[in-house]
Amino acid sequence: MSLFLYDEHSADINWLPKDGIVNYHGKLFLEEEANMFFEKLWNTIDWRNDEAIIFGKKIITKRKVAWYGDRPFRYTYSKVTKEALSWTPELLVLKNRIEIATGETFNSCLLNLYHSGDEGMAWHSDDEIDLKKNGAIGSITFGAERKFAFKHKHSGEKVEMLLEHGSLLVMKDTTQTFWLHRLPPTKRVSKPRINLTFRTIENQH
Ligand SMILES: O=C(O)CCC(=O)C(=O)O
Ligand SMILES: [Fe+2]
Repeated sequence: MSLFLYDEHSADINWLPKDGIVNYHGKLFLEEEANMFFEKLWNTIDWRNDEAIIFGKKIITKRKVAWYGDRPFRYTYSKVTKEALSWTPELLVLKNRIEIATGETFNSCLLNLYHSGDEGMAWHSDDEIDLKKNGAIGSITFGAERKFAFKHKHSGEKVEMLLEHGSLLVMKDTTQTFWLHRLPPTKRVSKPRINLTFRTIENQH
């Protein structure tokens, strides 16, 4: 009799046809555990309205954000600079879990709270100057399952996938150099979703 450990192998599949690596580990957390994390993060994270400067005008998005890390790293996001708060116990547990699952290390985390499918995130790359070049980004989803998409910057090739409750997605290698990604808004989802992207900031004290 052969024993198939399908999940372990599926994490090795590269979802991009070229110029980067995206691995989907599927559900890393059991349903109950994922529900607990959603609840805890909803209640304990210092959620703030995201301020962005778009066409020179300051706007406030409905989506909420938070920024945590090993040190008060500054992070410029949509032209607004924030200082990282220190880890909460749950964030440290999550960081540890994905460091084991990926073999990578992370020193910071950007969190996004989408109240419903009305809220999403437009095409972008996570290629800010202070992020480690070609470093891995570990993305955990809790709550509503949403579609996630990649688009190649030159060829326009597209890749779409579903991010499940309690799942882990890893973007690494040259993904941010050659690909954009987005969380499309959708009328089909009314439930909230929390996303955590664990990152590595370099060259800051
Ligand atoms: O919510 C997501 O799945 C993606 C968030 C994202 O791309 C980001 O925070 O840079
Ligand atoms: Fe991103």
